[in-house]
Amino acid sequence: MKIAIFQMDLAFGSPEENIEKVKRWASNMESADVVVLPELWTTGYDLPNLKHMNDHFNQTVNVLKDLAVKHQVHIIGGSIAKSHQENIYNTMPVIDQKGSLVHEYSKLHLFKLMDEHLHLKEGNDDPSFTLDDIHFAGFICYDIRFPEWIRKSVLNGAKAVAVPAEWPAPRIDHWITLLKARAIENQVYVIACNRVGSDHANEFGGHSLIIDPWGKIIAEGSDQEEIIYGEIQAEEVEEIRKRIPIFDDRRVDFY
Ligand SMILES: O=C(O)CCC(=O)C(=O)O
Repeated sequence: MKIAIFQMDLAFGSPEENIEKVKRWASNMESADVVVLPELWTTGYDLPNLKHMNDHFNQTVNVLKDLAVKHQVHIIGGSIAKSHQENIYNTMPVIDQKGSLVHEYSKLHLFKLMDEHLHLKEGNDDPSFTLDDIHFAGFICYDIRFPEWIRKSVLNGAKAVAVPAEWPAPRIDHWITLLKARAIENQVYVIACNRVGSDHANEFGGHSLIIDPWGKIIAEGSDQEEIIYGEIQAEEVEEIRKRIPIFDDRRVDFY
């Protein structure tokens, strides 16, 4: 499965501009089976204005559905603000190459350091979905600091973990270390898309990553805009799990 990570800079509070960029990049990319976008890629962290964007999620998902069909690609659509019953969620849509919305996951852990709890509601979704027979789990940014949440989805069968993010540059070493650890401890692929550029409060660090189940970095972004390509093979997960059988060796009577 060929992956293309769109490591974009985002125009703050300007969905039209960001959507146009995604359309442009999709037209220019090399062939891929799956495109991965960053967290809140249509708006950036323009959190106070999200409440005025009622149908924004559905409208943007419709654009992604058209793109998926046009380019015959699955899209792990980063995340997009979604209004639902007086609340706003930070929600990842997954669209398959036939243009169907096959999954939604709203960020479970809100990041107080960036005021998410003041504007957003935490989700309560199952992170699992399947693309081309590969069992994925999707998490959003701060979620990766909660290894037990990721382990739970791996115990439920996930072989690859997708992580859209807006991770600030000053903690980029945490980003790389945590993602490598999640790959090694769970023996899964990690596919992580971080934005670049800055807004009034933060500079974002890029370094999007594709990491194999042994913890080896297959592809890594710089701190500039680019598409990062890499390939994952589900059989590799079983291979690594045979070599060091941590899932057989767990002491479930103790933890
Ligand atoms: O955990 C971190 O250091 C960054 C998290 C973050 O930026 C986010 O969840 O949006």
